[in-house]
Amino acid sequence: MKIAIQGIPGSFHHQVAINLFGKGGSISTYRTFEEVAKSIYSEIDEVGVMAIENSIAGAILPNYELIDRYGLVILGEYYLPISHNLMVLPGQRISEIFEVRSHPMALLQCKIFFQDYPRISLIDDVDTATVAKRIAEEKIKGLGAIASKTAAEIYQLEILAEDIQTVQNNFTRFIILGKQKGIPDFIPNKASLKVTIRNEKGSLAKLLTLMSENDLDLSKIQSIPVIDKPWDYAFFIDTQFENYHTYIQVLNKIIENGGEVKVFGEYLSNR
Ligand SMILES: O=C(O)C(=O)C[C@]1(C(=O)O)C=C[C@@H](O)C=C1
Repeated sequence: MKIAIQGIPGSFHHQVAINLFGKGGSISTYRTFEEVAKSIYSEIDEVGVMAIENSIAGAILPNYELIDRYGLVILGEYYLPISHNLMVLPGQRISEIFEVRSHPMALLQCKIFFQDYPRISLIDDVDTATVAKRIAEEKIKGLGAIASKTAAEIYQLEILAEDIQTVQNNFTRFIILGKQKGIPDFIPNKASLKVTIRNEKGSLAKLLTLMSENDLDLSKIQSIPVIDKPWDYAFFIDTQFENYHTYIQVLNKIIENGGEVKVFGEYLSNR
């Protein structure tokens, strides 16, 4: 199995790929999420692992757009507990650190910790582990990385502060992407959809009522602009349900009411 991820060994995407596919899978590493999407679209890799939302920092909105634009399919999801650690070249003290680099989502998750260190600038970088690797290889002083304990071990950095995420209970939801829908050997209980409704008074309220009356639990709703129709909105919706048949009926109802539905994926909830 060829698996595409953003980031290098020691990154959280790498951890998820190993947890899901074992050490036997062949992991291709990319710098950006766009490259991951492209590799699945062009069938260079069979599946991709992509972070989509975090319990502290929120949704990674551009990734929804990538799934939509490349017409990819969501095959499943995975929730990973995330622990962030501040790491530096061995021997450095926190008073000697003036810059910390990491993935933007990781920085968002640790913002509160750095309020006590206003001297330290926080700078976006490609992924958590790449910064750790760079500090180790180039022996960079004065710079810290925010990354996992595994990254500190791999790149032999010293951890100055453990678990610096704003709350201890921190999860990132990853999705598993493919080019085509497989033939499922399960009945899905969760779906990711893009729903476009008419820009009329009450249309969103009607959509939500239809879902709730049919026991479709809304686990996520995110409005996104419709690029070719300024000020019209579409919604990315994740919904969980017990009855697949009722879920299909709701989709048909939305279409009967003049809405458009694009199904990104139907899968098993991992929670
Ligand atoms: O930089 C990494 O290690 C990643 O795997 C990326 C990423 C993300 O995209 O959200 C993954 C999980 C954490 O929430 C922080 C960063």
